[in-house]
Amino acid sequence: MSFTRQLSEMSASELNDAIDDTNFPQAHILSRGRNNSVCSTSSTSGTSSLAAANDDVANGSAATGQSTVQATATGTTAAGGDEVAPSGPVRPRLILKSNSSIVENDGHENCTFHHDLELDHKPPTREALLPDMARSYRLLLGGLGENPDRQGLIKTPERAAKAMLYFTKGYDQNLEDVLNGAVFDEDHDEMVVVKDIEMFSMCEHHLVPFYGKVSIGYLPCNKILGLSKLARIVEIFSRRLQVQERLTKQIAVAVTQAVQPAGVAVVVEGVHMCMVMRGVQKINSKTVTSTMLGVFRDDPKTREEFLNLVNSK
Ligand SMILES: Nc1nc2c(ncn2[C@@H]2O[C@H](COP(=O)(O)OP(=O)(O)OP(=O)(O)O)[C@@H](O)[C@H]2O)c(=O)[nH]1
Ligand SMILES: [Zn+2]
Repeated sequence: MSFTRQLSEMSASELNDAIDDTNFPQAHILSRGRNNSVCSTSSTSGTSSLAAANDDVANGSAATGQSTVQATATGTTAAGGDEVAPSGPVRPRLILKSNSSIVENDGHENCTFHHDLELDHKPPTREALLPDMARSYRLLLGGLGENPDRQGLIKTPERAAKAMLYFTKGYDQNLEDVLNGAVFDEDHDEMVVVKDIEMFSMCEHHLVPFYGKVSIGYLPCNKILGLSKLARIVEIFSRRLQVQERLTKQIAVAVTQAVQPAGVAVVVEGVHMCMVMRGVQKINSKTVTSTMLGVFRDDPKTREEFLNLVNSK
């Protein structure tokens, strides 16, 4: 079972619990400390990599089905492995600890879609859902009073089913596959920001699109992520039935999972077609959601620097 499945299953409030700032040791809150801050390189049990975190799950070393975020602050490790006193303040590293029970291997361990939705039937792939989906769209056309057999509509049920499959293709993806090993050791502790990543998602309440842009920042702790992977993480979670709040948090938690940085910031700006084309019909309204973890949450200067970068043209 992948950690990504747990993230995508979590409701917004469960994600809130997972990233509750009570999991961060307040005593270690830092100002930016750019020049003399030291990231932990020691390998205490709390500083597991993505693979190690997943191993924890595979080994069943934890059992509650909840994921928590922890920050650890440890000294640097010399080449020989001995702990040495850090020369400056230690920036706490954000660690996600995966606490999940194991599900039995039923042959569908790679089928994120099945796991996400707890389907009764277990299609080998999501494409196997196409005939049922097409039949549903055909019924829908009939329900609208249309003639599904008229020339223009004959292939519409199948086209619509394929389109919906595409809009929700994130169910087929998981973090580990998408990262594809593109996590690099790098002695870099400056802020990394990728902003204005286009996002298209589907409102889970009305099954109509919401779209907008996502900006992600993180403060590395000796590990950096291939830049395109931030945009790919956005795709994993936006290409599902979503609410914007959960999407925002899932992205932040996934970046934490990937590189255990000192902090992660995510801002999502979305236009919800359910508020534009129907309902209150507010065509100019935008919804802005943010998740700030670690130093972005605790240090106003770091947060401000991120927001300035995001808001600059
Ligand atoms: N918090 C949140 N709400 C959303 C999102 N997408 C859609 N919604 C809201 O989901 C709510 C559903 O409310 P309901 O009263 O059950 O449905 P409704 O009658 O269609 O609501 P109206 O849109 O007000 O007409 C609406 O307020 C939507 O605006 C989202 O991403 N986050
Ligand atoms: Zn909606």
